[in-house]
Amino acid sequence: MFLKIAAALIAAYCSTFLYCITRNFFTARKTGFPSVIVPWDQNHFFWMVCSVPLRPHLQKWLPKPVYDRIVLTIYGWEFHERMRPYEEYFGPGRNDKSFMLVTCGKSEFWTYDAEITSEVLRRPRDFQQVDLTALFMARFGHNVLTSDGDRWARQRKVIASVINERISKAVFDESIRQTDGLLGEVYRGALNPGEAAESTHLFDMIKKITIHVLGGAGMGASVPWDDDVNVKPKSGFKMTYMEAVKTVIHNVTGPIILPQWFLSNYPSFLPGYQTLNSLSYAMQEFPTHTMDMLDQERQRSAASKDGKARSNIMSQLLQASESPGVDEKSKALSDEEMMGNLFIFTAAGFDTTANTLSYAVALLVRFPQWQDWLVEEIDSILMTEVTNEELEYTAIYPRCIRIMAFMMETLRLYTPLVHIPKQTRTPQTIQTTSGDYWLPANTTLYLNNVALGLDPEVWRNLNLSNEAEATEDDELRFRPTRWLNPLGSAQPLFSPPKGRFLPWSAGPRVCPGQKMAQVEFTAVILALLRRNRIEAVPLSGESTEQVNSRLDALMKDSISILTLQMNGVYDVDEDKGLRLRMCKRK
Ligand code: HEM
Repeated sequence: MFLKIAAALIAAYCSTFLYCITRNFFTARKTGFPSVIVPWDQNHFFWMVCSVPLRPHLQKWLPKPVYDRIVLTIYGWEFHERMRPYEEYFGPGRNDKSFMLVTCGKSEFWTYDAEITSEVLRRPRDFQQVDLTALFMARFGHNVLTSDGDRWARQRKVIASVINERISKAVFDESIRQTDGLLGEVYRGALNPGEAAESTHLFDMIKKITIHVLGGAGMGASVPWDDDVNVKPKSGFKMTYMEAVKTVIHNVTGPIILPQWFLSNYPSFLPGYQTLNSLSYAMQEFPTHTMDMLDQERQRSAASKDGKARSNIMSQLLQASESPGVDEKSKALSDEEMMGNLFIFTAAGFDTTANTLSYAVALLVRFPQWQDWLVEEIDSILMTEVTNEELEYTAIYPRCIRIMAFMMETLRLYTPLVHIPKQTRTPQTIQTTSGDYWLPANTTLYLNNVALGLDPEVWRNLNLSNEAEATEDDELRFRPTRWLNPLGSAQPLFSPPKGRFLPWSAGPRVCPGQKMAQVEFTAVILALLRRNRIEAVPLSGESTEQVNSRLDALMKDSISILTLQMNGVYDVDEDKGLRLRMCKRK
């Protein structure tokens, strides 16, 4: 009897899979796009949690044709597989840039077709945020990233008015100040003053710069570099504001979805207790700290003679959402939205910017010739002997063209968000020059940022200074000069055609922090290279070629958690990780 019931349950379970894959197969045929069949449920909770760490093992154990299909259901496959699925599954000469993934789970659509990406991003009401975004990112309240429709439009109006040039200047100044702090800490580790210094913690320090910049320019809570070890929590608190932020952000991709009662009561003898216990305090204290800071900001602005808000995101947000206006109701943010948005600025701006800077540093040491190229520009801009503190944003930032080319090239090959996910709630039609396509309701769309960055139609041999350098795989090379238009062009930097380069997304929901990230990147690279060189320390007996292979392997061994990041560079023991050397160049 028991066996019969078990067999019936298994049969019922399998027939659901069979039903889903058959339904998805016929729906995919109606869309007009080619399809790839993978008889697997990519949305199964267990698979979503385990598949990413298991990926290298599955690659080793499974027969290649099986792995090649199943990998398409593993989060972040785009970075590892690059163009392979597009080249392999649709036959030579087809040039298909989109496909339906037919699985036993939800209907999925993947694309790097520029006409489709720009159409999808142009219509945020038809192609909405995926449910998972709210699950992880709305923990402290709904915000601009997790909302759709009118609620999103209202919040976006406030956010757009807040991130302005005053914020950019504050970001520039804070980034220079924090990078000086980093240099001070690195050189304090030198055996003799003025000599080269080595560290395996440079990447952690970069993260620290990013979080401190968000604290200073974002929340008006400027923290001197060394203060995180000196400052104690306020009375009644277990953590400082910065500690609470760091803890929450560190857990934003996983345990943050656990309910507070579970975090508070997690038994101390079980593994993971330390992490969950400090997350529990951080989850309680982050909103209280933020409310305190908001109150202080309100008092400051009430006391200020000219009524002007200070130059940080919190004060600007407060002013924009609370200033009386004709249209007050539609303009104001609720308290919940204010908290949610203050959180999302940190969550969205931290990992993305920190990882972009970390790849940039790895690329600087992998390709010293590009370091020389950047230094040439920096020296030509900063000819006079001013201190880093005196560097002036408005005079310097617009002239850092090579640094911006360097950032764009870093983002082209190591985009923090490997895809932009959207979903349809009702059936949608997409019109393109090659015909109309139809997508059913409840389809998840993935706009493939990795494939967009490697599309040979756009990037191969772009802006070569010497035609003889042309190669058949130029798009795979790190070559920042591809971003520099020929001398005499109207714009110094290449502007990619619509829908073809989306590290910051595009359309009405384009990242509002783009300029902030660009300014921070520029200031950090400027302050780092102005008087210093960075290089990788060879292991004993290692040749330059071997060091380069090690660096290539490190960047290849990336993993997409919240955003794309190199494995084994953060929080490493002193004898592990990537040892870097800084030396004074003047
Ligand atoms: C290199 C750095 C960054 C990259 C690559 C990046 C990328 C992106 C992308 C792709 C989106 C769209 C996500 C989606 O539609 O699901 C986005 C949205 C957003 N980003 Fe960024 N971002 C960066 C830095 C920042 C910074 C510094 C901030 C603010 C401090 C920020 C705040 C936001 C916000 C609030 C949204 C939601 C916008 C909306 O939905 O209307 N980002 N970002």
